[in-house]
Amino acid sequence: MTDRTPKYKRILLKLSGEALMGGDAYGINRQTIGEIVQEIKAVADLGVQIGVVIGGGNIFRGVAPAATGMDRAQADYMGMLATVMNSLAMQDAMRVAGINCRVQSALSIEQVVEPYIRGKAIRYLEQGRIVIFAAGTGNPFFTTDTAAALRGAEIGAEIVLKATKVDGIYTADPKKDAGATRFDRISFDEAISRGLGVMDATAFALCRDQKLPINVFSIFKAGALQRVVMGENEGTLVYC
Ligand SMILES: Nc1ncnc2c1ncn2[C@@H]1O[C@H](COP(=O)(O)OP(=O)(O)OP(=O)(O)O)[C@@H](O)[C@H]1O
Ligand SMILES: O=c1ccn([C@@H]2O[C@H](COP(=O)(O)O)[C@@H](O)[C@H]2O)c(=O)[nH]1
Repeated sequence: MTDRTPKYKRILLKLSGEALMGGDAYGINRQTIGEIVQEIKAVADLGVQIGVVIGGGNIFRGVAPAATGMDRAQADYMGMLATVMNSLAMQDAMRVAGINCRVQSALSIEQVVEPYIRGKAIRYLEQGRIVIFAAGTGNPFFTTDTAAALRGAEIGAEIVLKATKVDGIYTADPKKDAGATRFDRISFDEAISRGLGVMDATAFALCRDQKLPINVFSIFKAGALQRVVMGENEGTLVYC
């Protein structure tokens, strides 16, 4: 009989905001978000506790061309608000799929989402609810990758799973360099020293310091999330 015991009991899933666009040029594609939710549901059904951080690149980034000339901190707050919109969209898609989900925000928007309270988030996870951490770290000049590392460490996740548009970490950006090759595994030190652009150095460094491994994989590859959670070789593992 096949062993269906997941390798990880608690994970932090970082979802690329841009992945929510599907084939669109901007925003949230309802069918795509529904498909992503089904991938998450398959893992939740295994009893895995799931914290989620969603990026905002499908709506706004503080460093995007659209923010040129803006005060950087102001633009970054707009980016954080974009992640709140994505989080609300994801919560609603989860509701449709019958998943019990809570959103907690690092910025106070009390009429819309509850504030981030670590103990409460952990309690929700223990109760089998998915918790979406919105508004990144709540601070400008950071990214949602760093928020994923931070929340992952705070909730005691065993791994950060970075679900993105590419199927792992390459020697160079595979969207720009057709000759780039993929790593099965790479150490934090090597990922940082090579300056690999798939994730920012702050996120890599925080995970390294907290001995929190990262697995980068494609959210568009059916079953990939579940394979990572089962401990199978999928995407790229970043290890200490
Ligand atoms: N060495 C590399 N290996 C893999 N991907 C890379 C590399 N360098 C740059 N990239 C790019 O990094 C992107 C992954 O980052 P992702 O889109 O998840 O970014 P993000 O800023 O976290 O997203 P968002 O803002 O949309 O949430 C890939 O789409 C890929 O093109
Ligand atoms: O802690 C954070 C997280 C995010 N931001 C801003 O939001 C956008 C979108 O996040 P991505 O990680 O790029 O998807 C980001 O460009 C920042 O402008 C932030 O300021 N602090």
